[in-house]
Amino acid sequence: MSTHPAVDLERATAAVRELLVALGEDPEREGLVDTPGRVARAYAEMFAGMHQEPADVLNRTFDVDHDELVIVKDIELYSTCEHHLVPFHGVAHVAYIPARDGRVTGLSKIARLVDVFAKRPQVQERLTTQIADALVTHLRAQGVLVVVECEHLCMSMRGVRKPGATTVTSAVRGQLRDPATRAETTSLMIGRRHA
Ligand SMILES: Nc1nc2c(ncn2[C@@H]2O[C@H](COP(=O)(O)OP(=O)(O)OP(=O)(O)O)[C@@H](O)[C@H]2O)c(=O)[nH]1
Ligand SMILES: [Zn+2]
Repeated sequence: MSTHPAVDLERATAAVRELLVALGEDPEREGLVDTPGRVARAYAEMFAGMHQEPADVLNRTFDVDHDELVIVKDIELYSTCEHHLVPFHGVAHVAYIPARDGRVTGLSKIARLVDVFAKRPQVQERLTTQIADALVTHLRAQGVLVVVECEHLCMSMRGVRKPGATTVTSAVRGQLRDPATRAETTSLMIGRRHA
């Protein structure tokens, strides 16, 4: 279980119980008795990134004297649409050109950074720009390209009901704005996945 002191679990539990009543359910019936507390804890986990700092994730760097492109692609992500509080999920591809001094971060930290921002009430555009901006601010990356591809369950299971529709967003910073570099990076990034 992953919770945080800033999450008022008691209040969230009462709110979920009240929601069940408003929907016409009986929160006392067997099967639902433990649901409000369970949902509260699940939300605390889904929104854990609200209480995490990107700087803490990126504060450990290694001097590998590499100031050329690094790409971590197909980073699976689950986030929550802030309009409907239902999931959107897919992948993030992150490319960056390290700082001039050649210091890089651990590869897993890129995936952790994605989660810091994904585990918040989000829209996909903001998720994408926050990842890019954090790499510039905290890693002093000379260039960044982030591409996020997701399916939004609020568009699949309700509303317009278009399962399979994919939303693609990108954010580009610094040297990767150069059209040729950006094109090359994009082709490396969203090229074929390994079978
Ligand atoms: N730009 C953007 N829109 C999103 C995202 N996630 C959900 N949405 C959209 O947020 C919009 C909210 O529109 P509203 O008209 O206020 O809400 P609604 O009546 O539930 O809309 P429908 O989903 O069309 O039924 C919808 O068009 C969603 O598709 C996102 O990450 N980015
Ligand atoms: Zn939505």
